[in-house]
Amino acid sequence: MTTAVVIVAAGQGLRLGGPVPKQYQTLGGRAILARSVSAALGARIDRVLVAIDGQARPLYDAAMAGIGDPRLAPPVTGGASRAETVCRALAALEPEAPDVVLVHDAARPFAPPALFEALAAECRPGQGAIAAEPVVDALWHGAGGLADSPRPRDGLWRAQTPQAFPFAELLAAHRAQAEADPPALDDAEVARRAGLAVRLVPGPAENFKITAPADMARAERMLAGETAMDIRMGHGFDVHVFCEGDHVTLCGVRLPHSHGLRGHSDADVGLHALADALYGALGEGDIGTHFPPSEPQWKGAESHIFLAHAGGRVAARGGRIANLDVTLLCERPKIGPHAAAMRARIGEILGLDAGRVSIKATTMERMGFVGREEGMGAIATATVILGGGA
Ligand SMILES: Nc1ccn([C@@H]2O[C@H](COP(=O)(O)OP(=O)(O)OP(=O)(O)O)[C@@H](O)[C@H]2O)c(=O)n1
Ligand SMILES: C[C@](O)(CO)[C@H](O)COP(=O)(O)O
Repeated sequence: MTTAVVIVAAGQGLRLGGPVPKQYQTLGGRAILARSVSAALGARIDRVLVAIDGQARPLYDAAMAGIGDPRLAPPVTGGASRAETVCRALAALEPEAPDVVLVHDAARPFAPPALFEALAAECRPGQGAIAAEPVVDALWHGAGGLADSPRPRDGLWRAQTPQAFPFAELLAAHRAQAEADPPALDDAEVARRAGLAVRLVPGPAENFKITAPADMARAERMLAGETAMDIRMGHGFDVHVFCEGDHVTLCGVRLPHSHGLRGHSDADVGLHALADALYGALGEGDIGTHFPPSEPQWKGAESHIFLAHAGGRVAARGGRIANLDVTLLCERPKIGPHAAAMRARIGEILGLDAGRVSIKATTMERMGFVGREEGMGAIATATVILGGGA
């Protein structure tokens, strides 16, 4: 199956305003049109063709300067309405006659490449598919700035692009409706008028159309969030040796046991590994860096102090913890019955939803120091988000 994408970019962008039409304005340092074209080229597509206003050729050339993909065809000139622009672009593709064509607004720079592929896969003779969002708000008809009467929203969808169709059928439909007045708003309307079925495929909210100044501001915020968000991973590992005693403290929970765990503090291997994972994510050393074993005041200390300190460092860096994952290594005691209490306790220490904490355990199949019950260990990972509105 061969697939082409038509990107309609012949509009004037009057509602947005600005010195040049919106598709040539920059978002995060790149022309909106370049972003839309790159989204299409990111998909498994054979050809991408952009329809522009003939007067805008220098703006087009400047916007496409960094894109050297051979699948990008020279641009064609669009028309006075969106429908006319699509029709002209389809006519230009007629010699190579792809099986499927997707029409996409230049003004939607955040369409995921996978969406192009998902829509193309829904096309078959007599059927196309469009990206769309179900309407979730109450709908009102208004007049003179006053709400007049509510409208049912059941079954209503807001159309996005891309919109995908069997190429020959969409071209024939557009040609048959070339004189339609008013012209169709989108290709789904053209296709439905011609009797094609149109599947509705959910598109993401981020795939919004830049129409008014508020949309431009929203797009800038989205890009700022993406570039500034700093996602960190850290891991921690700890072991302690068993000694005489009648309990162990694991992940902040005291469990009766035939032995205790020896350590400078309360020897909670789970919390130690977790604290080290958090320090690791921040690049701030480990527990020993912050609580040196040489300092007597930490002797016998309860380990929630260490974990709370590590959590405090995340907050001090303006970050937040996305999730924590601990695996305890021991033959005994059984951890499963206590995992929920451990998750709750860690959540309490860090002010974190227990749903972001995972506790697992494994034996070592009687091998090694854990298998011989000489001691136990813990491995932990932490994901921390710094910046990007963390
Ligand atoms: N004659 C036209 C009109 C619109 N479009 C394209 O269709 C898409 C969606 O249209 P819209 O958001 O309405 O863009 P404009 O027509 O440029 O905006 P405005 O109505 O504010 O002038 C845009 O990528 C636009 O460039 C087009 O190719 N040819
Ligand atoms: C095709 C479209 O993007 C679907 O939502 C939309 O109809 C185009 O915008 P316009 O303002 O109607 O030109």
